[in-house]
Amino acid sequence: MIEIRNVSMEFLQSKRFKDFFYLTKSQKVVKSLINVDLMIDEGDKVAFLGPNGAGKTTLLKLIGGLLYPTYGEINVNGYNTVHNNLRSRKSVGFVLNEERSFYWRLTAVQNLEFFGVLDNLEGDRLTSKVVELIGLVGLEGAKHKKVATYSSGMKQRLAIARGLLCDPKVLILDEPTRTLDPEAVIDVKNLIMQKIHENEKRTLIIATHRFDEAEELCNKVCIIRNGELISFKTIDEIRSIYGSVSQYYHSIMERNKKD
Ligand SMILES: Nc1ncnc2c1ncn2[C@@H]1O[C@H](COP(=O)(O)OP(=O)(O)OP(=O)(O)O)[C@@H](O)[C@H]1O
Repeated sequence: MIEIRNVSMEFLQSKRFKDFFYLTKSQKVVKSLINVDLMIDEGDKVAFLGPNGAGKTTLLKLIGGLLYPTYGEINVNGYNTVHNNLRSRKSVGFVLNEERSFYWRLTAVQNLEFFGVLDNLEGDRLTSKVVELIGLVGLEGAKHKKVATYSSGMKQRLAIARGLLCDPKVLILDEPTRTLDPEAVIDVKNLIMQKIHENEKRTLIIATHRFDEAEELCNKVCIIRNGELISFKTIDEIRSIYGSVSQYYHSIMERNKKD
């Protein structure tokens, strides 16, 4: 269970402007999230949809304990992400859309071993976990190749394997198919559907711009706009009221434009 209670997130951004003859530096407050309230149940598969800059990644990072909220609180499986940060982070696996976070001169196995040690795995447990995950994401044939030689799709598979190293109760994926070609998109989607959905108790949270991804991979959808959570519905409700996720999204965005 993930409880997000009245969460707001503000960033300070430096701003330089020319004031007649002087270059002045000031700071402005960017409100990335405003009073977000949300409950995510164990086993839920939730998609965060919203335009660029809406606050989706910020919310993922707050749930994962990588950022602390400016106001409000978040509890992941009963652990507060600020006061019990280590414990709350232990139950969360993160798949960021950051290919650069791997060591390119190391192989897939070496990368997973390195990150596994950071997750407190060692010895036989680490070795068997790495073998299991390499198999799960279908990288056996390339496991001893340097990551530098990997395609974007293979790196994304490896990123999913890394996110699963600590056997997390909650798996967070930030735009898992953003940089992939159409075939790799299908591959990664299938991987998430077949392998990750197998564990019914695992909660999945995906930030995405793809309606098909939300519809096929998730049972609930949140729409975030300008830092506010403007709608949260189950896929069944969406299908019966709007027909599809795409129609739901456009209808909610249109209604909120008018407000
Ligand atoms: N570290 C930061 N410092 C300052 N501002 C930030 C920081 N991180 C995010 N923001 C700002 O917060 C807002 C929300 O950003 P966020 O990345 O969460 O949006 P997003 O919905 O994930 O966008 P996208 O779909 O483009 O990935 C943006 O205005 C962004 O500039």
